[in-house]
Amino acid sequence: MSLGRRPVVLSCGEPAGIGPEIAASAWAALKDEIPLLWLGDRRHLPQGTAHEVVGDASQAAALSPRALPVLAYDFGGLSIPGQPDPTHAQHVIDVIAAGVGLVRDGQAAALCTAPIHKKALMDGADFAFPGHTEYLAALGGVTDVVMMLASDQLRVVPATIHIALDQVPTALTPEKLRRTIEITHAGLRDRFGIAAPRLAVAGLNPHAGEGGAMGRQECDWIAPLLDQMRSEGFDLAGPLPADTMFHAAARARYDAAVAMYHDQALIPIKTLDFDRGVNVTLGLPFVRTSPDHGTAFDIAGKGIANPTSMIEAIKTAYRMAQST
Ligand SMILES: NC(=O)c1ccc[n+]([C@@H]2O[C@H](COP(=O)([O-])OP(=O)(O)OC[C@H]3O[C@@H](n4cnc5c(N)ncnc54)[C@H](O)[C@@H]3O)[C@@H](O)[C@H]2O)c1
Ligand SMILES: N[C@H](C(=O)O)[C@H](O)COP(=O)(O)O
Repeated sequence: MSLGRRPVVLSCGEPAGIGPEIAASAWAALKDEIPLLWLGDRRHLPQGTAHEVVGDASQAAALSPRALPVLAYDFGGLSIPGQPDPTHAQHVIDVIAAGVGLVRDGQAAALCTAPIHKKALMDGADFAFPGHTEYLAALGGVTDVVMMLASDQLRVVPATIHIALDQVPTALTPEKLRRTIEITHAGLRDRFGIAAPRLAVAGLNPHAGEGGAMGRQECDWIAPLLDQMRSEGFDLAGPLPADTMFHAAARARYDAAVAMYHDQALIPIKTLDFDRGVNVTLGLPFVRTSPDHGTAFDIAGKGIANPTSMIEAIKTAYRMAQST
């Protein structure tokens, strides 16, 4: 089968969240454009969703214009919006692994994951990972991956991801920052078609340390590392004060911003472009994207969830898969 006819696999995510409804809406928006294959318990789709169960991924492309193709899993019961069921947790995890399997063995083009509720998976199934990103790295057999959130207005990458703030200064090492920059640079070049990526790197401390007056990491090793990497040919600005590197004129000077921790990176993009942001994992041996929002328990099941980020995530996954 040509790559163009292989589907993008959609993992169901947390059934008590908005994942199933935004998958159904995304299918309605994209059915004539991109073949999809939804993995999950069909009882968790919104009532009235046009869908058909398929036996394998090869049936998805022909069916997709008429109905959402479903590779069916039995989670054991219905789902109540906003109330994650602990007995569903292991199924949610298994569906993600199954989606990875389909992409890795060539039956699907890419994986787009609907949001999971991390704590529900930890409580219900002892999930050992703080997010998809780390789980997918383990499934992909790689140690270093990068979580990029991307939209037309901004791309951001946190060097440390799902860890408590008080662990950041210890987890943030020259090796980690170097690998983050290297993977981001390669991802922009190979997956986003940017021949000579320009990166802006934030400092860790207020005012990027203010010459050592407000923290020493910038003088002690971040600036020397960036100097070294510039001498190796990377186009890097920084370390920059994080508070002034996200306004419009500053954003025009780089292709991606490398931040030091989760919220330093994600607050600007979710503020600027919550509806259209896409989460992309770089450094995996397969393509994976996701919407930039979470399970939204407060609105689940009400039919008001905005599917735009999911639609953008599917389009991005499909486009990235064509470029490999
Ligand atoms: N890719 C993922 O798996 C992913 C991403 C982000 C958050 N999460 C998880 O989701 C859970 C809830 O996180 P949160 O409450 O911080 O963020 P959230 O994105 O779920 O919700 C934040 C606010 O935005 C609203 N919102 C979110 N998506 C929306 C949409 N498509 N349309 C309209 N409104 C929307 C919600 O109703 C809520 O008011 C957490 O467990 C978190 O870890 C998962
Ligand atoms: N850190 C992401 C965010 O806040 O949007 C989100 O939790 C998703 O992470 P994973 O893709 O690793 O689940």
